[in-house]
Amino acid sequence: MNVDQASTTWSNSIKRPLEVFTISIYPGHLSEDAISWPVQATSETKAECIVNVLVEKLQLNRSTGYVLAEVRASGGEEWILDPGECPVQRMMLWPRTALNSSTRKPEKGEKASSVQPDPPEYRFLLREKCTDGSIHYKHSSAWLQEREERRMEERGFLPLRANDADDLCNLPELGEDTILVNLRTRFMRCQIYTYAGSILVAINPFRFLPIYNPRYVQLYAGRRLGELEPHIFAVADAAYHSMLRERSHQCLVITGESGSGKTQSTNFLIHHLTALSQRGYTSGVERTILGAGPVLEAFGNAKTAYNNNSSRFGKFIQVNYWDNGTVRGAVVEKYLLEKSRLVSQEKRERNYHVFYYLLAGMSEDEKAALHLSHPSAYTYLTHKERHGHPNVNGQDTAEMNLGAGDSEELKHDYERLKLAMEMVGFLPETCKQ
Ligand SMILES: Nc1ncnc2c1ncn2[C@@H]1O[C@H](COP(=O)(O)OP(=O)(O)OP(=O)(O)O)[C@@H](O)[C@H]1O
Repeated sequence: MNVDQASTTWSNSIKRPLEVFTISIYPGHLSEDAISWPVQATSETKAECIVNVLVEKLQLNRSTGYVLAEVRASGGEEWILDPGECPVQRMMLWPRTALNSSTRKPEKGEKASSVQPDPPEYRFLLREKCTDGSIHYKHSSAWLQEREERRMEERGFLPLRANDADDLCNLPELGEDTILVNLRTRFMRCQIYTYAGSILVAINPFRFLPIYNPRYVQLYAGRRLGELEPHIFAVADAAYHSMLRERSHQCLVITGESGSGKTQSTNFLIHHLTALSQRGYTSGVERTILGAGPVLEAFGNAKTAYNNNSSRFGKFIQVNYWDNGTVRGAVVEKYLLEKSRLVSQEKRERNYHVFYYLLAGMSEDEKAALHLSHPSAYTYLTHKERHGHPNVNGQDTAEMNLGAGDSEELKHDYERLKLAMEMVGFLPETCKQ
């Protein structure tokens, strides 16, 4: 069987009816009765349909326009969905844990309002559209409160906090001790960003902070660096406006040790850079960059001792703009892939994700169609010790250095990869299901 035959058999053998998901939608202040409402949808149900169902369910004013907003990872940045977009397709790009918590069905006899008392990090919101087409945001955040407190301090209404300079250059004494104490004090108050002149120091919080949503995009738009609390959006904004003002290229360098948050910071920067010119709406460019992420990750990321999803290559991302400041496109160049990982990995580390997607994520039918064999047949994945002896854990999943629950996650990640490949045009429509 040649490759074409194999891929046809593969796509034919995996066609199945569309799966029905229950998505929880958070109506916020639009409904006082429920924190979230479950809505059934397939991968082809459009955002417009879901909005109509909710307007009906919540008996909302039909003369007002409504839209769905998607809140994504680490910080709650929001993207407004076009009416024709399919929320389930976007949801499939979420991590598996987020998917489980957002699609849980209410138990028998359980009220919709009692499902998910705490909104998860990834979710869909129902938003009201104002008559001028802008979106009505209404939520308070602890971080804004923090800013208010700071203003009060500056005006002398509250005592000044010791060891707190939002720019390290303003520390009365500059030394390793004072810098670390200052960064730690701020970090303990969830202020993960601190300036050192025009450099931004970011400390990975390893948890959700609600400081990346559109309120913050708006808050930092057009403000001078240092005018507000340090933030990655402020740096992106300064670069964007310098580009427009000076008509010259701008460059942002992100550096840090493995697991420090470089990839995450890059995503926030791109989010802000595209949001500035797209006014918060999902754009083709944002969708393509978003779709390219899982594909690049599959082939260039691996589990290491420091980071379960470590990028083992360098990335140069170029965002191009038209003269009027709207995004024209983006180019991603990759370099310095850690090639040695293909043939040998340290203990408790893995080869590139894509191999595990194929062997642990694919169904038996798909594996048979692609002539994939048992993991033990692949020396580069079986994590033999340097001298060729099998690792102490023995067979099967341990052979591939997989832990409990990893197989489920890999199945999800494999589906996510297929969807992302389709989004960026690598996969024919027939391989979708
Ligand atoms: N600002 C943030 N808010 C919340 N969580 C974050 C933030 N930055 C990073 N993280 C968490 O830290 C993890 C590691 O971050 P990331 O993958 O960006 O590190 P990295 O520096 O790119 O690592 P590597 O060099 O190994 O690729 C992420 O999966 C995410 O969970």
